[in-house]
Amino acid sequence: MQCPHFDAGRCHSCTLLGTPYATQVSQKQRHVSRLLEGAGNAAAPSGSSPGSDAVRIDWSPPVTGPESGFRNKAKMVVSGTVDEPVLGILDEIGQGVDLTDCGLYPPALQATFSPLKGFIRRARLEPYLVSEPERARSGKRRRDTAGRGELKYVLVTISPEAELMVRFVMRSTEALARIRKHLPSLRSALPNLAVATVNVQPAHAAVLEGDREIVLTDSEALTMRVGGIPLALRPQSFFQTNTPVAARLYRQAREWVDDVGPASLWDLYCGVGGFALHCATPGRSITGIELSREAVAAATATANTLGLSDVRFEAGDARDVVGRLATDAPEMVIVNPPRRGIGAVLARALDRSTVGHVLYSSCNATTLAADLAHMPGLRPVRGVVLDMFPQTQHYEVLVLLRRERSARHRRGQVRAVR
Ligand SMILES: C[S@@+](CC[C@H](N)C(=O)[O-])C[C@H]1O[C@@H](n2cnc3c(N)ncnc32)[C@H](O)[C@@H]1O
Repeated sequence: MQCPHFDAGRCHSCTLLGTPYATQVSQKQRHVSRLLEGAGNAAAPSGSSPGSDAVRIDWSPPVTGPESGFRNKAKMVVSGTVDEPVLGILDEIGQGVDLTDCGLYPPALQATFSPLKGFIRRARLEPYLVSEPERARSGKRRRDTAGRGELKYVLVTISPEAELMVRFVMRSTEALARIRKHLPSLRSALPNLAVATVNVQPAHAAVLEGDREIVLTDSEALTMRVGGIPLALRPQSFFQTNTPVAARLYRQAREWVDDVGPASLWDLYCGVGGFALHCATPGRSITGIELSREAVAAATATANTLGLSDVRFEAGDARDVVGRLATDAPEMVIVNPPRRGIGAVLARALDRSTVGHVLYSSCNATTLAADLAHMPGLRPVRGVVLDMFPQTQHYEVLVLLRRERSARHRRGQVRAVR
């Protein structure tokens, strides 16, 4: 992939742009293999021969999707002026860099930016000024305009059916009436607009969005149809960045869960229910747990639409299931935490529990490896790298952990050699 912004040093997001794509993927595979199998070897008793207690994961070939045009969401910082808005990023001196032609966005997402700029002009949405670039460059003191303006970000999500969710992140509600007044013109310019909102983020800080969301359309959820399942995405909920690769992720999870065949399954950090809803089958009771009430409401609505009475979702902290794991553990657990991982407390509770299998989907192999070190009784047996983020060092990895029959024995051995 070629990128004029990368070549000119204006944007540094795609750190692997110069690396051939096949090399990127094999580097990611090597990275996770070393982290997980290396960690396993380190925990194994010294002198053990490969294939005895050393971790050997059966890796499926890496899953890849399109090398460009794969991002389903654009997070555009708004800078410039109300008559000439710039959508993109800010450089190191606070100057706007226009990224509306960024090759990570599919053409249908790129095509929204020009109509959105027109809307910003018509509704007179003054870009928020974080700092004053010229002053920073010249060193001159001038009237302090930093912190002025209203529009901070425009967030655009596109569904597989090319429907759109557009969110205007504003400093206050000052422009709300103008946005409502001009919304019909945005609908005309973007006929696939399904959800439009204003998010209020008053803090002068590098925070993407605030708690308050004002929905301007009848619909408050974008339908992200993945694997035939109409996942409902509400404004503040998480969604996997790369829809085709997310579809492969959920399908792979479903296959491995079916191979195990649990009658009871928990989906921790379930978001809008991607894993849980894909794994639903008659006779399997599934509970999804997620911090975001919005996401839980959306997941519940989808389960109801699909008539899945054995799939339920609860709002709560996944780390609070530790007590339930001791008394009422399911046969299998899926975890898909944020980059920080599940942490030592939940990992140890899973390790001590009677859960037979854990399916861990991670976007950060380093924290995955740290979590696995707290679960010596659950051995990683299968894995697959899914290249959710081409051109960057990031990737998703799905690992199936199976309870070791000789776990206590193995732990004893590890302790004995320390
Ligand atoms: C990587 S996303 C995964 C979402 C979902 N599994 C999916 O496939 O879209 C992580 C999710 O964990 C949620 N989350 C973060 N901390 C949490 C916690 N302590 N307990 C439960 N959910 C949490 C976030 O709101 C987010 O939806």
